[in-house]
Amino acid sequence: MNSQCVIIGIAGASASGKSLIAKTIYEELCRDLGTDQIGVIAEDAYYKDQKHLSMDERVKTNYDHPKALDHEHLCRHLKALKAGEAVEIPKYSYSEHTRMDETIKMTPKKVIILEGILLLTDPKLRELMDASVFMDTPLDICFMRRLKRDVAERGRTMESVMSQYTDTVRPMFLQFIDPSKQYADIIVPRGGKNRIATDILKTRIQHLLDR
Ligand SMILES: Nc1ncnc2c1ncn2[C@@H]1O[C@H](COP(=O)(O)OP(=O)(O)O)[C@@H](O)[C@H]1O
Ligand SMILES: O=c1ccn([C@@H]2O[C@H](COP(=O)(O)O)[C@@H](O)[C@H]2O)c(=O)[nH]1
Repeated sequence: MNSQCVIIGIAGASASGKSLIAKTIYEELCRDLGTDQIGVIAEDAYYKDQKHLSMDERVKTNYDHPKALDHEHLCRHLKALKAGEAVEIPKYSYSEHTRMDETIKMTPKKVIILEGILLLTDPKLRELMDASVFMDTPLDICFMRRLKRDVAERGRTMESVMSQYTDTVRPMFLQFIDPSKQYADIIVPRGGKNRIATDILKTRIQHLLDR
């Protein structure tokens, strides 16, 4: 069976507002389509399993380099969902820096919103997307938001957020993420609360569903 499944990819820097815009579109479309028909998948769920590494080693991983992610696994899941099959999405722990034992079942959907920093760097993922978005929030704003969020929600200290940002997050953004903006269909300035961009994306999704 080849079910209708529209996939929208949202990329951009860490803390640029990808999750927020994905959540807003999800909640607003649920009202029209029903909660069963739309799903959000975070690329972060597909960070490679690191249970075989010690905590000291896990902390040293460069989480902003494409090789930290298992895009093959993500591609297989997207293809299965498009083919009308359910998948078991991995659960990732930011505090443990590894995959958790449990998974979350996702049934096939009419719309999947995919969000993650490195999505547009991968041609295999781009090929599966019906439309792509890049959140073009200035990096200083992203840094301030990440600092606040990671200390409040991801079990980090201010010092660890600052050193990780300097050592890997910022350099990898410049090397991989920012250049992938060229592949986006829509570039969204300011962040996850951009109302007009949200409305344009919702309209585009409706249009793709009506094909
Ligand atoms: N336009 C905005 N104004 C204020 N805070 C925002 C805005 N967009 C996002 N945030 C906040 O910034 C943090 C990072 O946003 P998030 O959507 O999690 O980013 P990402 O998914 O890109 O890492 C969150 O705490 C979020 O609530
Ligand atoms: O174990 C981990 C895994 C990821 N990270 C950081 O997360 C961000 C991506 O998530 P966003 O929600 O887009 O911010 C990435 O920049 C990694 O540095 C981590 O610190 N530890």
